[in-house]
Amino acid sequence: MASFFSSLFQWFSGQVARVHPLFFSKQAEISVVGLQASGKTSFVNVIGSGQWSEEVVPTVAFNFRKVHRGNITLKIWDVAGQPRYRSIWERYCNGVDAIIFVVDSGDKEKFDTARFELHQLLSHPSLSGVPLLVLGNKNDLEGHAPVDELIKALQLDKIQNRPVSCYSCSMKSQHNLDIVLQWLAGRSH
Ligand SMILES: Nc1nc2c(ncn2[C@@H]2O[C@H](COP(=O)(O)OP(=O)(O)OP(=O)(O)O)[C@@H](O)[C@H]2O)c(=O)[nH]1
Ligand SMILES: [Mg+2]
Repeated sequence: MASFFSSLFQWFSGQVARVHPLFFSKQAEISVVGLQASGKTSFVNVIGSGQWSEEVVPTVAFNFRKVHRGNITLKIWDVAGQPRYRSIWERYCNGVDAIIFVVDSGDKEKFDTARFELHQLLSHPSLSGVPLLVLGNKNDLEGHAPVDELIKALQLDKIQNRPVSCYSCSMKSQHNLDIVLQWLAGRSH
């Protein structure tokens, strides 16, 4: 009898999934922050439409974009990184399922500023517990910092009370984009 109900349920689930794919859909709201020209908008363009371009206009304030990947909908706040916009990062990170902090791993002179801005952002009590993914972008560039160097430079080991991950990647070559998407899928609900 139990197996009859179990196969009935399986059949029913299959029908619902076929008729209404959105029935099983999940979503995650994420905020993408980091210094200017680190590759935040490129990241959103590449995961949103596979579109890579050398010519991206610097973001003014923010862009909002919905991206569908399989049965997951990502609601993405792509926030501007120029100094005058950094004070608004907190507002866009408040209440999201994950914060993505993008770093240009080829531009080591900016690591100190990136570390300062990241720790400043995470010090807001409103953001405590929000999972963090640091992306060392532009790993196609010669001499880029690998993950262990980035972890050290950004003092990621000092971040407490939240899950922290750090991946090296490239929007240009799309290297490691698959594990970034996997990480995001893990934050969806
Ligand atoms: N070589 C290389 N260049 C990249 C990569 N990702 C982005 N870029 C380039 O870096 C520049 C800045 O990229 P954006 O995506 O506009 O950077 P952003 O972080 O959105 O900048 P703001 O909006 O000003 O905060 C562009 O010229 C991109 O083509 C990458 O993986 N490799
Ligand atoms: Mg941008």
